[in-house]
Amino acid sequence: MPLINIIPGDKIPVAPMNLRLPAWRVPGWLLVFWWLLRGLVRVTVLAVRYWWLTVPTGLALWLRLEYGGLLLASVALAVAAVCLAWWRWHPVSWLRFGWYPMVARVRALLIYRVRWASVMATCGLATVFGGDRYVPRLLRVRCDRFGDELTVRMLPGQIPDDWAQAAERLAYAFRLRDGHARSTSRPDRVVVRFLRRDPLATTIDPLPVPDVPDLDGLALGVREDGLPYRLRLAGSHVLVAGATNAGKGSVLWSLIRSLAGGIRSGLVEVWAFDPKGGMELAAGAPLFARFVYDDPDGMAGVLEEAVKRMRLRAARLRGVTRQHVPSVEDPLLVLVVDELAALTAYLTDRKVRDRIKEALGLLLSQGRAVGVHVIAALQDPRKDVLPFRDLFPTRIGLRLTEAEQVHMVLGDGARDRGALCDRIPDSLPGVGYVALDGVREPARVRFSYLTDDDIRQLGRDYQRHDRNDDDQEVTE
Ligand SMILES: Nc1ncnc2c1ncn2[C@@H]1O[C@H](COP(=O)(O)OP(=O)(O)OP(=O)(O)O)[C@@H](O)[C@H]1O
Repeated sequence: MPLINIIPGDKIPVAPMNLRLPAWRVPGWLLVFWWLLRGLVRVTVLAVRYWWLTVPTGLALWLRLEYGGLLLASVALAVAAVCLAWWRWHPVSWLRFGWYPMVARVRALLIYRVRWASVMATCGLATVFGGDRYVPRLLRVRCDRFGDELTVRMLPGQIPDDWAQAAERLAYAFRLRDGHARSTSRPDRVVVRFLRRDPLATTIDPLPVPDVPDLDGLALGVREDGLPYRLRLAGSHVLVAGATNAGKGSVLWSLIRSLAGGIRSGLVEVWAFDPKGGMELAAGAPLFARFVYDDPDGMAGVLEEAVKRMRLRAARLRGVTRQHVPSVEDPLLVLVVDELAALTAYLTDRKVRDRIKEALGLLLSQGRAVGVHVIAALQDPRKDVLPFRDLFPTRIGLRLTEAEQVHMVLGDGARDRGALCDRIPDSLPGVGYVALDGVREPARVRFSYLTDDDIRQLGRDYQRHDRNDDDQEVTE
């Protein structure tokens, strides 16, 4: 076997070498000396690797032997007091630089390293080459409040998707419940995150409303890593898919709330369509320039009006700019549709349905550059229900009933990369998977939740700048 064929993983010999070598006469003392030397080197390597165990133990032993147990107890007490004081004085830095690094080392040693080779083999991540078994190398373990993050050097031939598929099995093998894998900037590495506690288990309160909405990053909720989830609306349309009670309303309301500053100042105009009788969106009616519900013919008319507005704007901007910039005279137009399938699939009046489909098709294909955006919620993402799915660049998958629906909403392979929308429990409404800019793997997020009172308050605080009760157009 040529020497250059080397796998950069940990080599686990399958069986002791079974070779017949020519007989050599080795003196007994030389053998003993060799074994001792090897043992000494191994112990030294281990002592250096686990210095955080050996140094304090060595110090404790030395203190005990040199100065007696009383001094040892006093030093231990002093160390404990320093840690306690640090925790009381600045808990954040204590947790970050003191406690969690310590927990990480202990968990790495007692949980991950001890079972690593066997878990890799049973989860199908080890390989055999030239008669030897190789397992990926565990490089680092980091812990935080919610889970453990393992940086691993993959074996040649593995990609982060292999780890994403095995992540749940790995989590269970280490006696945890939830695991995801993500790629890193280095192509030979993958980061596997195991959750001990779900950071998205609690409801997210409504987020602060910026005076001027940042269309490149509207804050709508929280990601698993604790950072805010920001959605880019500029140049996009948004599709939200989720089963009944998955929390589609919370996504729509989080979005409307993030735009509320612009609604009040006139930079943003929201037209709301609520085919389910106005139940979902009615509480925020003062925010909407148009609010249509129940009447399909009326909705078709308003959508056609939006098309007209879009075409006029496109004609005006042609040759002037390639991207519309919202202003009070020419505001961003956001069409919010709750339950899109009620307009595109379940309507019995074919003529009206065709008008709606035509208008929606035009808005979705031509609206982005001229500042006309569609935000639509949907329960059933099947192709025959929504023919325009591919025209939504931004898609959000909340709880879905079947695994195939994940591919329909988030695209092929999204589920293999970790978007387990069909596994989101009923107890976590408002939790879903989204794609993040520049990140291959979908991220799990939770959207903020607005109660009816919050929505009414939002309507009072941020009602349209030009609104008086007479001019609001409501179509029933
Ligand atoms: N982000 C959230 N955080 C916490 N609880 C939520 C969240 N979103 C929704 N809920 C809870 O789930 C319930 C259902 O939410 P919502 O009406 O938004 O679901 P939906 O997907 O729109 O359902 P449907 O399709 O039946 O209209 C809400 O009454 C609320 O109690």
